[in-house]
Amino acid sequence: MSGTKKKMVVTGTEGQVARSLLERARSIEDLDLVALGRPRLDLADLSSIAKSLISEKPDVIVSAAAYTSVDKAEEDSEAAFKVNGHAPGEIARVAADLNIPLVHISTDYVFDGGKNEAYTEGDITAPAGVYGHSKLLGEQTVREHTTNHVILRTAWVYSPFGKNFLLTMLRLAEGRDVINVVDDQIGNPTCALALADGILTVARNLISSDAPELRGVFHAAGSGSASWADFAAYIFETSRRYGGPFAEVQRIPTSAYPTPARRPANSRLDCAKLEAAHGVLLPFWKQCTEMIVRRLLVDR
Ligand SMILES: NC(=O)C1=CN([C@@H]2O[C@H](COP(=O)(O)OP(=O)(O)OC[C@H]3O[C@@H](n4cnc5c(N)ncnc54)[C@H](OP(=O)(O)O)[C@@H]3O)[C@@H](O)[C@H]2O)C=CC1
Ligand SMILES: Cc1cn([C@H]2C[C@H](O)[C@@H](COP(=O)(O)OP(=O)(O)O[C@H]3O[C@@H](C)C(=O)[C@@H](O)[C@H]3O)O2)c(=O)[nH]c1=O
Ligand SMILES: [Mg+2]
Repeated sequence: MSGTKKKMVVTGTEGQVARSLLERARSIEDLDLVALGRPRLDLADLSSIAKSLISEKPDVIVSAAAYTSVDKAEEDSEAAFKVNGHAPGEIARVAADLNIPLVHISTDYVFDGGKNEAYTEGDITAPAGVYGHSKLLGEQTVREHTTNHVILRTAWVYSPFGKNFLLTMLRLAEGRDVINVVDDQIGNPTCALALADGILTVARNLISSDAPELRGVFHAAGSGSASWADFAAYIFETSRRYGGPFAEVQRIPTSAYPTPARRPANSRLDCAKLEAAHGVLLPFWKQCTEMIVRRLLVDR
């Protein structure tokens, strides 16, 4: 990125990805990052979107805020579709009007999980639940409004911030010796801080170049795959090593852990396209898990 300082706006202020971007962007001198959330920007109020975004005069927008409660979305589908489906279209319309690129964050839950290998960007989407459906609509409304976009599908995001599986496991382990965790859903645990580095690279690439091959949908998840039980077991292995809470993981099938939303059995993402086009490859999940657990327990 050359010339003057650029300004990035990310939607949401307290989200894992927004907070990770804020942390990572601090060390980038030619980039200012502003996080825009409620009440100024409320994705459930489409009329608040253009006003608040335009007033920031951004050079690039990262659309990270979303309705992320997968189970709650099943009974609250109107809100989920508005926030995850229609609001991204409005953000994309603004980006098109301002003639700036948009990086929109989507999810592995757009897939039904029936494939035996990792999903590529060209694979057919067929969400299993309302959250996935609403996020898929968001991909479509983004595409409808601007070609100058990157849709980044990520997965199983964890970080030291907010609500996520890693923090839930550490909390549960404070009060239990054994925790039941499903072992027949596999995916790619993704560290939000590493994802933030990837988003920053992608955004800078889009600002610097009009090349069409940099645009479109890309998968962006941590390297290596795991079941939720594998992930939990490694969280506890690491936490125990650093003197933190740990529990024994009892591996169970999904049928023994009923939830309102069905989740994909396999949602592994093939991320080769992102590496080829943008030079972004996210680190191995175990390496990042260890880094986050260490940060929570040792470096605080
Ligand atoms: N978490 C995960 O495991 C995964 C997430 N994703 C996608 O990645 C993106 C980032 O996720 P993550 O950072 O984990 O999300 P979080 O759940 O940590 O944060 C969601 C953010 O969205 C904001 N938000 C929710 N509703 C509204 C609204 N009506 N108006 C404005 N802001 C709103 C929240 O605001 P507030 O702080 O005020 O509540 C919060 O800042 C999302 O698009 C998500 O769909 C994809 C795959 C996996
Ligand atoms: C807390 C807990 C969960 N589980 C199971 C339930 C579920 O199948 C799986 C993960 O549970 P969670 O509710 O933490 O995760 P979930 O809400 O499904 O996470 C998803 O969030 C959205 C936003 C995404 O986009 C996805 O990529 C994915 O990260 O683990 C257990 O087996 N034991 C437990 O004690
Ligand atoms: Mg966020």
